[in-house]
Amino acid sequence: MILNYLGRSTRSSASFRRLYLFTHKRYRVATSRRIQTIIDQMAATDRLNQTSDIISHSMQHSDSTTSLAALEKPFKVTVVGSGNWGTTIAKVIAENTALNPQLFARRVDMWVFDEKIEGRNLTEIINTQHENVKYLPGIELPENLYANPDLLDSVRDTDIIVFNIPHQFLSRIVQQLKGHVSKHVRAISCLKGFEVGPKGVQLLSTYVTEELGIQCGALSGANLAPEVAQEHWSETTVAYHIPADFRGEGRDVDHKVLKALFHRPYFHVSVIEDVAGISIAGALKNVVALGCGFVEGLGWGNNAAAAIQRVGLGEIIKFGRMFFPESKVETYYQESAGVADLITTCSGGRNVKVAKAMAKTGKSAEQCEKELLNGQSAQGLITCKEVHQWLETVHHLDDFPLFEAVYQIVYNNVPMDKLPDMIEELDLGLKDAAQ
Ligand SMILES: NC(=O)C1=CN([C@@H]2O[C@H](COP(=O)(O)OP(=O)(O)OC[C@H]3O[C@@H](n4cnc5c(N)ncnc54)[C@H](O)[C@@H]3O)[C@@H](O)[C@H]2O)C=CC1
Ligand SMILES: O=C(CO)COP(=O)(O)O
Repeated sequence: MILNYLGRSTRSSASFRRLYLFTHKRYRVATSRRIQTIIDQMAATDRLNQTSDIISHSMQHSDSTTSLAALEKPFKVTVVGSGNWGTTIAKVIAENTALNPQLFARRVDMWVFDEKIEGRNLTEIINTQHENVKYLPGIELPENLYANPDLLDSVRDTDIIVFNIPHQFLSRIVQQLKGHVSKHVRAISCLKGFEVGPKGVQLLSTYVTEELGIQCGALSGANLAPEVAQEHWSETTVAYHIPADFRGEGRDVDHKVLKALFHRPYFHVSVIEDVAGISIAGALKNVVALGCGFVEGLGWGNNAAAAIQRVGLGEIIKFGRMFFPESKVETYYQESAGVADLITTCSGGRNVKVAKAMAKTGKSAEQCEKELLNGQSAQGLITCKEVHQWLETVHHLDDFPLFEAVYQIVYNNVPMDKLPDMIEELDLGLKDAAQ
């Protein structure tokens, strides 16, 4: 049945989806690697409906060696970063480049901030054991994923850079890349945070574009890395503006190429234009998650956590409308990068974990992060400070009482049980913000 289906490439996406669901369910237990391969090919075939004829052709025949007239050369992809999410996204990408050799170069370089693990370099461990034993233990990585300790070598001749590091390290890395990246390179930022500096509050994608002179979009969603790495189904949002110097289909990155790069049967991608909306939501939900962790750690239960999320969503939308008017309100509730990410992070993310531990033990944020996360980062701790700095500069602290309360708890030891009062005292103006 599956083979018959594969022979008929003109079927609609809808019927493919029904068949895919049926076969995936029915054969899940009994499937061997062969069947899994076929299912992956079917998923690749699904993308045919969303790509141009030429690119579709390449993906349909992803295991053939036929070259394509319009695709000058396959896109080379580099992932900059190898933490919990960095390694997970590199796995997703390497699976897709192996499936689509006409569209993408098979080898994916992943830049690793190298470190010693029991006397061995982490890069060497990844390249021989195909596992990131420190940041993504227990997950087998594709063999075409190459851990590279040399940042400049990792981006040599690359076409697409996927940034995926804790955001506090971005500026240092971007400064090292300056002068080594062609203006035709395209980028996607998977980071969640802001750049706050002399230019005010900036999206990280804007920072990359301004510093490196390359077009940069974003990927953000309800994506706890361990779940994606285990191939449990989730959704995500990719946002990208086609630049003015777009070189044409088959020669440059567009929405179809990005979908082919990130979409997997277990990782469903929606591609939109609203880079600002998904980036703001991704950055600020980490601050809200800290608030959630505090009330959970205090033992106040689900009602309190829901209240924090409600207020938090309002402040996220208000922040977007006030400082990034190009962002769209519907992104916050329609896309995975919006309220879905807020919910998943507040349920099981690292920020909530650290904040809960702060409430339960009375230890500092820094200490809890160090003890619980084994080198990973709770990005809300830095983001709440950056947001405070920015709001203080523009005299808007009073408009964002939850963000400010989280900052005061983390950095000035304000008691957590004061949170409800700190939020209640001020009029949020949510009705205005949502209109
Ligand atoms: N982990 C997750 O579930 C998700 C994370 N994100 C976002 O993705 C971004 C990256 O997060 P993760 O990959 O989880 O990182 P992580 O939190 O696992 O951080 C560890 C990484 O930071 C690197 N690092 C440590 N010191 C460094 C330095 N001085 N310079 C450069 N790198 C250094 C480590 O080598 C390691 O690769 C963050 O902005 C995060 O908010 C987004 C979605 C899901
Ligand atoms: O961004 C995330 C989920 O989408 C991960 O959140 P944490 O960094 O809090 O684990």
